[in-house]
Amino acid sequence: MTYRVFISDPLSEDGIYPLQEADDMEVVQETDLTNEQLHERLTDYDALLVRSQTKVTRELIENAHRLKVIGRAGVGVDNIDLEAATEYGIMVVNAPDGNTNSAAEHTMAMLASLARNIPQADAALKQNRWDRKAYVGVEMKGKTLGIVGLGRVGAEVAARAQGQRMNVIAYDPFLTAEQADNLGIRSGSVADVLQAADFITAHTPLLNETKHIINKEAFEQMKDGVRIVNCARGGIIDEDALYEAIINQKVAGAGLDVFEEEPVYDHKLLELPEVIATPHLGASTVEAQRNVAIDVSNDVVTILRGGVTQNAVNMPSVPQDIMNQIAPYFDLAAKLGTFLAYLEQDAVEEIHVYYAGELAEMDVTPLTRNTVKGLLKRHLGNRVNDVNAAFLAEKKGITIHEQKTSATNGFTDLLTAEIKTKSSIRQVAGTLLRGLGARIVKIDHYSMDLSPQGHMVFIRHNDQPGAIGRVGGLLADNQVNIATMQVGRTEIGGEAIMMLVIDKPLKQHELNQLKELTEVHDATAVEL
Ligand SMILES: NC(=O)C1=CN([C@@H]2O[C@H](COP(=O)(O)OP(=O)(O)OC[C@H]3O[C@@H](n4cnc5c(N)ncnc54)[C@H](O)[C@@H]3O)[C@@H](O)[C@H]2O)C=CC1
Ligand SMILES: O=C(O)CCC(=O)C(=O)O
Repeated sequence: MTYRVFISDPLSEDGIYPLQEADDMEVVQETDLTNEQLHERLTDYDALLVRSQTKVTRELIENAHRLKVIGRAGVGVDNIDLEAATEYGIMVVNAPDGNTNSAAEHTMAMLASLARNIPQADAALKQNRWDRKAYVGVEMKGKTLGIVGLGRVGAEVAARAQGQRMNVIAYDPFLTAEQADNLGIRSGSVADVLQAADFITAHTPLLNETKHIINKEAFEQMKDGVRIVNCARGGIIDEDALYEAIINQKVAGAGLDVFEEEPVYDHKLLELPEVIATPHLGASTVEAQRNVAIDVSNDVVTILRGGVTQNAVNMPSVPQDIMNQIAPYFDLAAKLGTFLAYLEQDAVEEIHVYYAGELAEMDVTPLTRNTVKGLLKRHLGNRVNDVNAAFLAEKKGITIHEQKTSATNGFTDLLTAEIKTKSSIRQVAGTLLRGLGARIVKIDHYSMDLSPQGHMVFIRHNDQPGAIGRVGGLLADNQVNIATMQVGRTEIGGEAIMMLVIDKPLKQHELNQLKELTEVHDATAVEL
């Protein structure tokens, strides 16, 4: 099988070699396409690789019927409609680590340039102005750097600022006092950071909560003469409020690599001498571009070949060692979900997946997702996959519950899937038996021992002499061979079940005949 990969932004030639060297990948790179051209091209590709220029819109995604993965060579995925990608089952991967150093170094360059007016002095000198008085700067040593967002880049900036003998105070919702102590920095609220800092730098993603986090009210809390840097995302700083704060001399300088709308031309901030700016160059180094292209190319190859990656943005990621441990249960989990979809005709309102034994010690999120995928697959077919299973379940009003229990029923591990509808609760449990592989060991409250595969018939009937024979006879009359049969009952003469594995799928009229037998309450054909 050959996978087709389209690259629509300039990516490091060196970095895409994992794709170019792979025998099963056909790579096409065309940049600067119009939206219409990109729409046309993408109908026939399995993967799309972008930097930040290409806007991967819902419309683009809806038309790209073959697309399975979108790779972003960089961190921010705000140029990709994640909701649409998830809805259409397209995995989005980014390269979160490859450009961290470059972004941190760019931030430090901005801070130093702001402190010493280097771009302004350089420009003046090139206009034959030897002006030493106009460009007196400030030292960074002993000043306080306030960092909003102490993730990968923020933390690297903190370490470098300490090298400049700066004091660092940071706010990040995940930063504990203990972590701050270990890093030798102070942690505080956003207000603490704004009030204490001589220099402020933002390193958050652009989210609802971070949009305009540095706004008019924020500027009012800052020290007079503060210098501010944004090498993260345009929109974190309210540009109008920054303009006013510079005009009012509250802010002595701003270093901007990113803007609310990019690219920028004739922006009012760029007319101010206090502002220094670069055209989104934070990640523009040979090293960063090579790193992110390699990372994202490797991930795209892995995903197209059916593997897993840590860098999926629209799917929870699970460490590789845990993934290896739970991998044998993947198929079983999906089969249990599908089995339940056959068992119950009413709309499912809740699905519960219970884990017992050694499984209960692990991160089983992917197994729960696979169970939900199996449940939905019967009715949604290939539209459902690992990426969109939870999303589609939510759309259908199904709530997903994952629980760990100690009830192994004597098995090393037990995986139980249960669905609730308005009128009933149905349950099926499975395990992996050494040497035998996956087994279904319980259906509702009946014990079983069944390999979850092939053509099956699940029958609920009266426990009475002749019932089994009549079912067998009817199938024989229709030339349907029974491979295995298991029966279970709660009490002698009460309700009982038969689970048959047959050699070919049951036709509808054969199923109807089974249902018409007086001893049979209900019969369901199951295809796993
Ligand atoms: N200019 C450029 O070329 C580059 C820009 N970036 C951008 O820099 C930013 C940071 O990147 P990374 O450090 O890799 O991301 P990251 O995900 O490692 O760190 C982001 C941090 O922001 C924190 N955060 C979220 N909401 C917050 C809030 N309301 N207040 C304070 N902190 C909050 C998160 O907890 C997280 O620790 C991203 O926006 C990324 O897109 C990254 C690389 C290059
Ligand atoms: O691809 C680029 O140059 C932009 C990098 C960036 O902004 C990011 O990784 O978030």
